Amino acid sequence: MTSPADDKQNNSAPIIEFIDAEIKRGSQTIWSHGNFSLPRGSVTAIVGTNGTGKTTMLSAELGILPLSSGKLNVLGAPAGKNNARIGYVPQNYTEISESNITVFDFVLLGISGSRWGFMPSRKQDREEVNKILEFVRLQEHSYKRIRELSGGQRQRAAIAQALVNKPELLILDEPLANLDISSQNSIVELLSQLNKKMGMTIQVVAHDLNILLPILTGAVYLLDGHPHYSSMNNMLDSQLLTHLYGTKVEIITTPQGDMFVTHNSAMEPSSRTVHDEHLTKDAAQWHSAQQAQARLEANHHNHADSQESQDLQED
Ligand SMILES: Nc1ncnc2c1ncn2[C@@H]1O[C@H](COP(=O)(O)OP(=O)(O)OP(=O)(O)O)[C@@H](O)[C@H]1O
Repeated sequence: MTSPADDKQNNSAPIIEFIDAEIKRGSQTIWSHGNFSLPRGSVTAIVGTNGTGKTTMLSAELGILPLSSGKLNVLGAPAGKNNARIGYVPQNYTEISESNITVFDFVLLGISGSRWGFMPSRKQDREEVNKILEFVRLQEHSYKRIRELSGGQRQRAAIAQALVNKPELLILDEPLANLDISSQNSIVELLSQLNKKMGMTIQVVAHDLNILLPILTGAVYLLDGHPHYSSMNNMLDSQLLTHLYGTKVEIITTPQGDMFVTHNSAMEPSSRTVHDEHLTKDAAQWHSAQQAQARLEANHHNHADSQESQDLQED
């Protein structure tokens, strides 16, 4: 039994913690120097251009891919130990999964699929599946085949499957890809309810931030071979986003206070995609060189300041 004090302490502990984390695939360093943590109850986007290692990051969090150095704790233990408390929705999952199965059985697999051997489903499990199907508004499609659903409905079925074990952390890999705006909105509304009503922490890989902006509390951005965490206010910086996406990005605020991230191709900088063309190793070196330069300049300023105060004292 944990005491209320323990619970309070656990609740304030970060849900995910990267400590000087680095990951390789084969001999290729995908990203390194990951030092950040995500608070419990947050909704975080993972952003970065293609191939920067967003899916790799999720695999590391699930303990599927080990770090090459550093540490990664998830729900207070090394990655992989607490997977039963995590709901995971992989990229294009319902496309690659068995589409002949009924929606009900597909969601039930989220429970029975994690048990050893064949077991008939239990009444409490079937009741739980019905509850979740109602929550994701698929109850009237329960006995349809997955292949008979629209893309948006399939994505909701995949989310339902990830929810049946009542996870504390829900991780989704590009759940909005290839969906029309109305289906995207219904997924975002679902995530908002899970976060606000059930206190679930959510991490979502996304290419387009706009639709998620109303619910995001922060973002992990993969830039120049390093993952960084930023609160949403700091993330919405046109210079940072232009550098991140390798194309001119602007932030627009409407008179009502709504924010939009826009891409203006007419204002494309000549350096477009320059970072995408670098190997991760080169980008990391470039980033380190920038940091070293910034440190040199800071030292120079400090030195100049102390020289100035020494001169003043001598005067
Ligand atoms: N199974 C694998 N074996 C070796 N390298 C891989 C494997 N899967 C991905 N990679 C490499 O790891 C790097 C990161 O891939 P990852 O899929 O994590 O990127 P991503 O940011 O999720 O990309 P996207 O936005 O295109 O989905 C890429 O350079 C990719 O080529």
